[in-house]
Amino acid sequence: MLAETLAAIRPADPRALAEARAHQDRLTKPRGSLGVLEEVAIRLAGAAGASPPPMPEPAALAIFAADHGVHARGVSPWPQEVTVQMVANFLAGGAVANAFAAQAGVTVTVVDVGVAADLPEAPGLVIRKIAHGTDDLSQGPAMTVDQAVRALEAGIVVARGLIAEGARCLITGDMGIANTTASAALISVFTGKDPADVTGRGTGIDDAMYHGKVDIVRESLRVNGLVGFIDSGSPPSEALRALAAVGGFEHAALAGFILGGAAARVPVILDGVIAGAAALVAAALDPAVTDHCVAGHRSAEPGHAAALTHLGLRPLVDLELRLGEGTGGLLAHPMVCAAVRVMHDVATFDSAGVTEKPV
Ligand SMILES: O=C(O)c1ccc[n+]([C@@H]2O[C@H](COP(=O)([O-])O)[C@@H](O)[C@H]2O)c1
Ligand SMILES: Cc1cc2nc[nH]c2cc1C
Repeated sequence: MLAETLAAIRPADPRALAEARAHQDRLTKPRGSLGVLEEVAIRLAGAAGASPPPMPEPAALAIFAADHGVHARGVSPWPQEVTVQMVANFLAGGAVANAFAAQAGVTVTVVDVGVAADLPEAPGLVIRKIAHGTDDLSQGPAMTVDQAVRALEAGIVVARGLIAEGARCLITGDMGIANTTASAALISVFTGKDPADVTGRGTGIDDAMYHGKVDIVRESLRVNGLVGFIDSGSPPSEALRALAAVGGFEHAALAGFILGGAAARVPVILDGVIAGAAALVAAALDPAVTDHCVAGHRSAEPGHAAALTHLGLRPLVDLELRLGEGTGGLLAHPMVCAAVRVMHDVATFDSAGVTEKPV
């Protein structure tokens, strides 16, 4: 399924890009006056292979939840049980992601890809558990390559299912206590940046815990033979090995979710640092995937900016958020819709009889 998904991904269509650019310039506004929103609309046209691109709604948020063996090393101030407790909160509609999703008119699906506890079946919950949490990435591989591929495929299945139900935009979400440690390790591996430059304070840690966290990220790269950098030019097997070594099940599933959206030409709005790390994995498997992604926001985690720079993506929202769950992606969704709606609704100089500025 992974190979088939990768084979279906196409880069941005140059003709749709050119048409969208020309159309933007015919609309009744000074050229370029919608700034980055013009780029977003053009980007979605390239991704869809059509100008104007289809409206990116309805949108669906998928929150991939999993636990992390590295939690035992004291990298997060929160107990691991908060992962399963927050899954229950999402299903009950009580989390920030639920409030933002309600505001934006977005559906919420929660996917258990590796929570350490067993969850009862519930409406809105998809159970695709690979294992009860990963192994400790600072002692050896967090998961096997086979598990990484199964988690990737779980993400592809969720993307396909949401699209089959009518979603025309996917939004990434995550929940996993300690997952900013795995994110930092992945970002270090895929950008070549030093662990000290891409490790952040996650949910909020003091200086002592922070220094320990940087050391653990560094150790994870050494123990797993990942010092040196994995680029989109490297073979996919290298990217999968790195993902399995230092990733989480939610990172793997998110990479699959992003690939699944791209393969169906449905745009994917990326949330924060966990999504950024997953997008690096997806881009190492197929660089064309980034043409189908919009960076919803820039998180306060330093690794997120590094990931976005490496991917060549510009974040739409920059509000020092560091929550995850998909919250930054949800805030960006109405902006992406507005950018595309301009392409559908706004009159041209010709049709409205407005005088164009002489060139
Ligand atoms: O999205 C982000 O950029 C982000 C930044 C910091 C923390 N988080 C969330 O906080 C949790 C991980 O934080 P930590 O400190 O336990 O590694 C996890 O559930 C993430 O969704 C998310
Ligand atoms: C309460 C809480 C909510 C979260 N949502 C995403 N990560 C989280 C981490 C904590 C600790």
